Amino acid sequence: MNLPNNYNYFTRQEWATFHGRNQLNTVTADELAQIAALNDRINLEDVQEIYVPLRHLLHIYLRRYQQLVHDKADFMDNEPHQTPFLIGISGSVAVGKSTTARLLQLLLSRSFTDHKVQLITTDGFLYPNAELKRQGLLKRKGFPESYDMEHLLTFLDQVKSCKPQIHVPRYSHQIYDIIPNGYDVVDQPDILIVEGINVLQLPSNQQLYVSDYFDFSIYVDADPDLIETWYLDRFKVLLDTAFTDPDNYYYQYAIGDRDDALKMADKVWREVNLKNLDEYILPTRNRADLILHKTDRHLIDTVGLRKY
Ligand SMILES: Nc1ncnc2c1ncn2[C@@H]1O[C@H](COP(=O)(O)OP(=O)(O)OP(=O)(O)O)[C@@H](O)[C@H]1O
Ligand SMILES: CC(C)(CO)[C@@H](O)C(=O)NCCC(=O)O
Repeated sequence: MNLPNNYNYFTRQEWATFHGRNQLNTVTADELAQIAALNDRINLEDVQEIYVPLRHLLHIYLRRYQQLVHDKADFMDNEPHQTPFLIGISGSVAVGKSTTARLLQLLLSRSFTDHKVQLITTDGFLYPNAELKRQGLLKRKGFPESYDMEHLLTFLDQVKSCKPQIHVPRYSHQIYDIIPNGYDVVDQPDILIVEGINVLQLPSNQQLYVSDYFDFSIYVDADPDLIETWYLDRFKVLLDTAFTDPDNYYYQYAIGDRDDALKMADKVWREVNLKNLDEYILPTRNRADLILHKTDRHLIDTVGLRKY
């Protein structure tokens, strides 16, 4: 493991003791049931030992953030008004970002009942396939140029300005494209979780970075060989659920030779997603406030908390 040195690293056992002394330090049976329904393969020990301390840490950041918003308004002699707290979750394709994001959304909304916690993925800001094709970018899906970064920055700006009813386009893994006329609505949340390979990336102009908008950021990390197996496992699940549905992108592979389909997926992993990880995603890791490092079966073994 070659991790950046501007972090304090904790073993799972050490991290598990950082849950604080208040009412937030356990998960209820009801929460565990909801989490199991979310993804029945999640290791429930991770929830108690990793996510409960993380929730405690997020509470500290949130309190400090809200105090600062208040004090700054006071400084300018303004009335303080609500500004959403943004959490970014980054990492490779198929490392488990969306599962982590949904787990956090569930835990945060259950413990901060007076807070509205919403979640979106930056996949919705990919250009539609037709546009990617027009620009010759179909094989570059996920790379910086395949996203409408201006749109993403405008969206983040609108969220921070508390604009009501913001429409966000939706991406579907099943049709492998942006859903025509489909969208999510972000409506003045107190906390917004934004999950995507590019949340710690790239200026679209010289002045603003996507990462500037985040008040706390998490990088989900793992050995690329492991992520490759998770990518292929997910591909198999997509195949197994596709062959009754001719509209599904994976239908063509589901009804064909399985070994050929798996070879094709492995090639896509190496030539697209692994390349993207090496060139554009991994280099952003040391901007994250927190690194969650996973081993076999998605188990988190090390947590890094940025020192500076
Ligand atoms: N904690 C976990 N325990 C068990 N399986 C998991 C866990 N997290 C993710 N997975 C599995 O790993 C695969 C990838 O996870 P997920 O879809 O969340 O990744 P992602 O990083 O959001 O991917 P993408 O960038 O392609 O959207 C899925 O099959 C998911 O079910
Ligand atoms: C949509 C992204 C970019 C990120 O979630 C990814 O899942 C993807 O589709 N990558 C392109 C190569 C592939 O088909 O896996």
